[in-house]
Amino acid sequence: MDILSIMRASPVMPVIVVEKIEHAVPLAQALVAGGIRVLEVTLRSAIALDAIRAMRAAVPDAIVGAGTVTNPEELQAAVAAGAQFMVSPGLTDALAAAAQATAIPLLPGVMTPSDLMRARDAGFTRLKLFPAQQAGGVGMLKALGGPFADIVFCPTGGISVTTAPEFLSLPNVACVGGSWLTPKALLENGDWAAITKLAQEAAALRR
Ligand SMILES: O=C(O)C(=O)C[C@H](O)[C@H](O)COP(=O)(O)O
Repeated sequence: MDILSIMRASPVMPVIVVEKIEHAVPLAQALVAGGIRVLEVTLRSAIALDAIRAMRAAVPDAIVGAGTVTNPEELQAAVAAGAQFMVSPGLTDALAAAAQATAIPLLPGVMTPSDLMRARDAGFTRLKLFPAQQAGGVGMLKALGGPFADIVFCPTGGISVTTAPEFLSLPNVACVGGSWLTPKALLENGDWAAITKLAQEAAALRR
């Protein structure tokens, strides 16, 4: 799947931190049951790669990606674990080259016009705006839409179910990212039904 199709699959891309391997499969099942199929599992925990492997094996309806991919070593490890796409908070020359050497798409992060121009020069026109709220939020995306009308964004960082609709109404936004679908307390309590509810609410947001 190309990165734009992945971005358009759901209005919200959940940014997931899995600390315990036994949470991986029930969490993915809960999100998919709520209508959210695209899952970004960040490489911020020790078991993240195992979580990606487990979700890929047990939840075929999910599209499982790796997040917080910041260098070629992490990118290669994520590909080996079966990640179907990758997300980075930023972009370096080394990461761009590593991504171009694989068939797995990368959604790189940018925060400024110069970041964006460098990413576009490297061949990336589908970008994560990170941290979105702190970078200027909806106003920033409207401003970037003038000179950079060819760029499609997934703003991430500081977005909630309440603020997501305003982002999603912008023509240069395909989806938003956020961690609010997978609160740590719900994972700890194994409250998968509550996570399915959050997913349903997110899946119903209009674009
Ligand atoms: O880990 C990464 O690669 C990131 O880019 C960070 C995440 O995108 C944000 O942590 C999500 O932001 P919140 O929804 O405000 O929690």
